[in-house]
Amino acid sequence: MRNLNINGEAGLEPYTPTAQNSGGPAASDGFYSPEFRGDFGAGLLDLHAMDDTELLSEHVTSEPFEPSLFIPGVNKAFENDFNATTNWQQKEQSDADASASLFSANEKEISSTRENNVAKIKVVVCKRPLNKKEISRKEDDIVTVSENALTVHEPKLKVDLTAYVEKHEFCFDAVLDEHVNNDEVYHATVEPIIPIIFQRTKATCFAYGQTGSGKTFTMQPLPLRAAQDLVRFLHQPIYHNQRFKLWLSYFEIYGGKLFDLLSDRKKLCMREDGRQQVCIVGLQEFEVSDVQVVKEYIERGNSARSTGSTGANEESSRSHAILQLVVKKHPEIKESKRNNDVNESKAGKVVGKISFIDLAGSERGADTTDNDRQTRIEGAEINKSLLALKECIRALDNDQIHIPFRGSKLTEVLRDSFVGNSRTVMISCISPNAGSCEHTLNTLRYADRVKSLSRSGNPKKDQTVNSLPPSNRDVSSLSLLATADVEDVYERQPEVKVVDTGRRPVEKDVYTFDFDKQPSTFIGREESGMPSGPTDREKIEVNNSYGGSRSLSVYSSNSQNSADMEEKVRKVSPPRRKVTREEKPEKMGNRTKKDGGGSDLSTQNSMQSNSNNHNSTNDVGRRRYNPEPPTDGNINAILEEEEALIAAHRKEIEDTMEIVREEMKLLAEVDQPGSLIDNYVTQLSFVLSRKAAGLVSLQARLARFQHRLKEQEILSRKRVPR
Ligand SMILES: Nc1ncnc2c1ncn2[C@@H]1O[C@H](COP(=O)(O)OP(=O)(O)OP(=O)(O)O)[C@@H](O)[C@H]1O
Repeated sequence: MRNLNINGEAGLEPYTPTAQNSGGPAASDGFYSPEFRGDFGAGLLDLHAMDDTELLSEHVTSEPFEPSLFIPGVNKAFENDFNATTNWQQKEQSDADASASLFSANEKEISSTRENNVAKIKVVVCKRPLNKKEISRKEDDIVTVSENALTVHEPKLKVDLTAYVEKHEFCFDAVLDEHVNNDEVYHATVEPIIPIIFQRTKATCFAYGQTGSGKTFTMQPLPLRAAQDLVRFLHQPIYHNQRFKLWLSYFEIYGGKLFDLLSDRKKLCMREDGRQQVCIVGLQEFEVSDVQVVKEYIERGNSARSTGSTGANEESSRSHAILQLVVKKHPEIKESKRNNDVNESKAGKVVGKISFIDLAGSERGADTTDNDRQTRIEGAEINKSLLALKECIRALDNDQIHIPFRGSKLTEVLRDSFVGNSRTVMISCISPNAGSCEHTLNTLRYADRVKSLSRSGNPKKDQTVNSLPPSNRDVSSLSLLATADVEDVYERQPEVKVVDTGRRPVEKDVYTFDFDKQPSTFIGREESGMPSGPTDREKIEVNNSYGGSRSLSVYSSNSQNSADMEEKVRKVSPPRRKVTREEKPEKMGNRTKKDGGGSDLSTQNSMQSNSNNHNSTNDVGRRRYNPEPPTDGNINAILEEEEALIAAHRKEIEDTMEIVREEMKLLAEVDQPGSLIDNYVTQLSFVLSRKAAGLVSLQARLARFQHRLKEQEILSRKRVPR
């Protein structure tokens, strides 16, 4: 790792740091058995030993583990995952027991409710702990997590060089702090989706974030967990009798090209068939009927991945790695006719699938300044695909007929995850150190944007579904498929339209806050035109690195001046439930099993209502979709313009800061005895003209971009009438 403190901000921080929030006393490194290290040591997408990026050991406190409300019984098996004495054989036995109880439940009662309750887009933020290097540099942990909200305490300097902290607050579907274990991540992200894979859902789970923020680490255990649950479902007679099978493939997109990670990095071609279905020619799929086999394939694929070094991660993923688990229904064929896996795979009809994407690092600064040309080119390619992905998610959640998946190879490959009955889970990984503040804010803004587009993020919907009796929540959603052939069921899928209660409120509260003089004072609020969410007064628990847990009160009363610290707090939704699990760090990238204060995130999140209207609309769109829409050619241009606009905005802010500095200097000079007022007037006039010119140019750029977006939207509507 060359430079974690990319922005060099830490050195400028005169504010008072406090003890690092490292989670308690160190635990013994030898806590885990060799078997355990073996199981997960070279796990999914992991990047060798932690060397200087290794994180400090943390204390593990023993708390009772709360089983998921979503799959009762299953968690017993999960608990065993992290038991040092557990081996896979034992676990499979317990899995079998768990599934027995799982399917004896009252399945028919809930049926399609489950599908509708799983949010179409879900955004979960994962904060990693400070690593050794950051701690040795005495960098502050500037991210505090409270329930499903988090605050970034950005250290800043005023133009007169006074230090202050700008606070940025965000709310997401879930925010998982550094103490959260793998199970919690799984419960909060993928678990709710698993049953609806059997109802023709194409799901995508991806991790997004700055290089070194923990994407690989976070994504690593998820496919294995998912496979475990899928296999469990498949063992049920209802699916077994219909010859449902699970298939696994694993490939990467590197430099715009596809490589099979399970077939000696064979180069792959992407083709579209007559129905605009994307197929990856030559991609090897393997039938997997037990988790041990899944684990082996994953490890094999990991070792074939492209990694490189970035400014912030020596072992950085320079490719997007995509692991797909596909459930297929197979026609009856005689054993003797089975030539090989590939043929059998082709014979099966896809029922549903889940794709896990470990995206390459999203960092821009380090890649463009610190690294060689190749790394910079990779960075540009990566950014392009990330932008395209964002555009697709935006279109998907707006029910747009035209999904701009041609914006990049990544989105093209994932085309079928953007149409029809799709679900997306975005895991935003953030680094907690002050030096990563800018990147952390970028990641959170991206995530916030994705989330704010999501109507499924409406808290009202959560409440509605949360009122379901627990018994119903616990039952698996299999009944639709229980008695019918899967194809029949597809035809009969009910279309449920949930009334859209409007976008989530986005407000900006601007108030001053002094950690030592509470309460803080509200000094203004900007409404962004969306319905308001937070109430007049809110209390937010802040566990900060500046002195522990604080209650932060926000008054929507008159403004008052206050101390040096200013905050701008962005509120998107009120906090819901807290998930905090103690974690024992593990060398090879797995969060440890720990029990905590009773989170039911999976249930909570699966409680979010959704509109099936999406599905029908998008299906129609897909049927009528023009394979060569003119706007596809423009998508790159739009993405570039968007980037340019954001860059211009940043530049404008920097210029303004510079100008303000000059103004302050002018004021200081003019205040001196004997100063020349003529000089002052001339210089001020010059400075103000620059200021005005900067603003006008930014406004013009903004107007152009707004126009482009509108144009694009109108075109796509015209092309495919709803
Ligand atoms: N929650 C966590 N707990 C403990 N260690 C973590 C955590 N998250 C990340 N790490 C460690 O931080 C380092 C960087 O993580 P990782 O490689 O997952 O980052 P990344 O976001 O995938 O980076 P890149 O985009 O460059 O591939 C690794 O050594 C990893 O083990």
